[in-house]
Formats: sequence, structure tokens, C-alpha cells
Amino acid sequence: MDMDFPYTEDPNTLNDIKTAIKTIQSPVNGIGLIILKLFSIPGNLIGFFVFSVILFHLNPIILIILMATVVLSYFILLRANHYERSRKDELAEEERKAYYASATLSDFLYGKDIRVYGLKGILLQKKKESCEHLIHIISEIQGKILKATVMEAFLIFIREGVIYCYLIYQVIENGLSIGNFVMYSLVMNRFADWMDTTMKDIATIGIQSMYVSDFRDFLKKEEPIQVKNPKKIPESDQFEIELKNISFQYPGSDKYILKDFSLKIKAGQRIALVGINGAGKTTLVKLLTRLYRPTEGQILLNGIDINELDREEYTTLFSVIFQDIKLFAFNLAENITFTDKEEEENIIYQVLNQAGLSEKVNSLEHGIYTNMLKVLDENGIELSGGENQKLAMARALYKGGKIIIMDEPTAALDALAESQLYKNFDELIQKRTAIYISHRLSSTRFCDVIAFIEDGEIKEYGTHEELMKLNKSYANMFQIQAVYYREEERHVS
Ligand SMILES: Nc1ncnc2c1ncn2[C@@H]1O[C@H](COP(=O)(O)OP(=O)(O)OP(=O)(O)O)[C@@H](O)[C@H]1O
Repeated sequence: MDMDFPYTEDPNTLNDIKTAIKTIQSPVNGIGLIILKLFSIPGNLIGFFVFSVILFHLNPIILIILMATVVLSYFILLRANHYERSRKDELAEEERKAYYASATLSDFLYGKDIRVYGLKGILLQKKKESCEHLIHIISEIQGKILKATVMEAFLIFIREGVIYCYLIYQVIENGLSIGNFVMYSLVMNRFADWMDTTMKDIATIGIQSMYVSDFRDFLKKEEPIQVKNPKKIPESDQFEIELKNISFQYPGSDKYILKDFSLKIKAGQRIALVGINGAGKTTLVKLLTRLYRPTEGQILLNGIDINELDREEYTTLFSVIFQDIKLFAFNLAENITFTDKEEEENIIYQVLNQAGLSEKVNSLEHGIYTNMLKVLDENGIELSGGENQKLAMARALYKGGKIIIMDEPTAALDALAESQLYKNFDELIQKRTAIYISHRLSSTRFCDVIAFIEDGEIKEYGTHEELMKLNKSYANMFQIQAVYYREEERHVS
């Protein structure tokens, strides 16, 4: 949960999570197994030493032969275990793929797409392919283990053969009594068993410690951007943000999404980030909210590098409304506050009213305590796209962050409703610093300043009027859109 965000998009880390879970979830794996083995080893060791003394007195060569066969089977087992471990990433990956297909098939959020686009076939096919691949990997591993077991059985056969040949020889040549024959054969067999079990336990501990060590490495991944002595965030209602020569590449990619990007957002300023798809606007939001760290350059908050601030405290400064609004199968109030405190009813109703949702909520029998989605409650409500977006705004208002970011959450609204909503929202947030992203340029024309972004660079910067006068990309885009808005306005009137 606290893992650094970039890891959540990294397949290798997701494989590591799968392996790490296996290490701790069951007593027959990882830590549980090591503990079990650690308990059994001391008893076996005592038996091993006592019986080796007896055997040494009987015949040291027999002792050496027994030891050699046991050590050999130890290395055979170790090799099979190492082979199994070498396939762990492949196993984890295929397990994840199979799980993804199953989870998607049973996730009702995909229900519409699965039916409309007939996705059942491809998802089942993908699951089948992953399961087949999984079975193939498992059978290769089991094949190696089987081979090791056969070799081990062969060594036991040799070992027993040596023991009995030696003892029969002693009976025939040196008159070993039947009583002694039975006693020595028991001693030799028990000795071999003890040594065998001890060596296997040591091998198991060795290999399982490697899994535990993977698990520890995984835990260390959790929070790489820890600040030792974080600086205090200055007490203020308004914050200035400065991006200084920022460059950014996503992990594992050599493409620069932003290159030497600089931008100052003054305290209390409203800035619009506009530009075509893929220009890098959402990436900027991810950097500002510290979900990612710039590859080069600095982001300053009231003059302090944001990496010197405590991340959790820094995050509380932001009320962000993302493009993809996520609703949870909680009640409506909990979807706004993310707590189960009921004493804040008044504030919840206030933000719902401000976001334009009060009429809808008042029409519900259980008001703000109505469950959302139908996953857990058959009477749960489903909001329309536009209502979801209003709910997200209520969430942002409730959180009361001092920096507001709206990353185009209004796609489900028509152009006029969106424009109105941006303006209303802007009034509600009063003097706070705000960053608005929208493809509809009429929605953000009221902003103090507009940055037109293209290919990870600011190509045009100024007020709406200044950019229109410049008569370049922004003005061109605005004029093209204006034709549609006029049409829409005509339809509405
Ligand atoms: N996790 C990721 N890993 C690699 N590349 C990514 C990742 N997320 C986004 N990108 C790439 O970064 C570029 C910029 O994406 P971004 O989402 O910032 O654009 P945007 O300007 O917000 O676009 P839009 O207007 O369509 O929302 C795109 O080319 C995209 O493919």
C-alpha cells in the first residue's frame, strides 16, 4: 500500500509481489518452512554424531561411503531446488496473467465491454494460454525434481547394497552373529537416514532463505524516496510551485516526455495546461503530486524542493480530480470523506450542494448513506458519468487541499456544462492555487494564464487574449472548437 507509485506500473515488481506473498503466506514455504526445519535439525544432528562414532569404530570406510552417497544426494536435491527457483519469475508472471484474465472476466466493471465487444473469447483464450504455459513450466520443474528423486533412489540402492554386502561378508568371513547383523544394519540405516534428513533440511533452509531474502529486498523497495529529516511545509493558504528545468522519462523508456521544462505557478494563480493528446499534461500532474520523480530538475514549493518535504504531509496539500474517477463500494458519504465519521454530515451535504449533486442525493431513500455500486449491495446506486464527476468534485472540496488540480474530469459533460462547472468550481476554491487541464479551451479561458504544451515543452504561454493575439496553435485550436461550441449553443437554445 505504501509502495512507491512507479512500482505499481512495473511488471517485474508485480512478479516480485507474487513471489513475496508465497514466501510468507504458508507454513510449508519460506519463513514457516525454515522455522520447521530449524526445530528438526538439532535432534537429527545428535543422532548423527552418536551413530557416526559407533560406525567409525565398526569400519571408517563404510562411514565414508555412507557420507559420500548422502552428500551426493544433497547436491542433486540442491540442483533441483535451484532450478525451481530459477523459474520463479516466469511462474509469477504466468500466474499473474492467468489471474488477470480470470479477475477481468468476473469484474462487473468490465461487464459492458465484455458483452458489447465480445471479449469473453479473447479473455478465455488468454487465460487458457497462461494456464498452459504455467502447466508447461510446472511440469519442467517437476521433471527435474523427479529426475533428482530417481537419482537419489539409485544412491540409496547403492548405499543399502554396500551396507548389506559388507555385513553379509562379515557374517560369512568373520562369523558376525545374526543379532549383531541386525544391530549394525539398523545403525547404518538410521545413520544414513539422519544424515540424509539433516542435509535435506540444510538444503531446504538454504533455498528458502533465498526466497526470504527476495522478500526482504521487496520490502526495501517500499519507500525508496524516504526523506530523513523532512523540512516543514510553510504555514500558508497559498502556495507557489516552480518547475525548474524538469526532464522526465518513464522507467524503462528512453523517450523524454518532458525536456528541460520550466514553469512558475504563482501563489493563488489559476493556470490552464492545454495541448493535444499525449503532450505530457497528466505526466506533469504525476510529477507535481510526487507519484513520479523527475529524471532531472527540481520542483519547488514556496522555494523548497518538494523532495525535502515529508511525502504524506505534502500529499495532503492537494485536492486532485483525475481523468478516471474511481468509485468504491462504500456508501456515498464514505466515497467523499473516506472515513466512517458520521458527525460531518453537514459538511458532506454542503460539498454535495456545491458540486451540484444535492438534488440527486435528496431523491435517494437513504440520502448520503446510500450504498454505491451493486457489487456488495443489490440496491447500490450507479451514478451517471456526469454525476460521478460531480461526486469527484465534492470529494476534492471536502478534502480542502490548498492546491487544486483538475485533470480533465469533465469529459462526460457537454461543453457548456463543463465550462459552467469549471467556473463554479473556481469560485468555490476561492484564492487557492489551481491547475486546470482540459481539451475544451473555452472551459479554461478564464484562467489567469494558459500554457500550451506540445511535445513536452511549453510552446505558448499567456492569457487567453494574448494567445489569441499570437494567432498560433492555441488560437487555431480555439477557433476550430468554437465552431462546435456555437453549434452546441444553438442546439441547447
Ligand atoms: N506509465 C507510463 N509509462 C510509459 N509511458 C507513459 C506512461 N504514462 C504515460 N506515458 C506516455 O507519456 C506520454 C504523455 O502522456 P500524458 O498522459 O502525460 O499525456 P496528456 O497530455 O495528459 O494526454 P491526454 O490529453 O490524452 O490526457 C504519452 O506518450 C504516453 O504514452
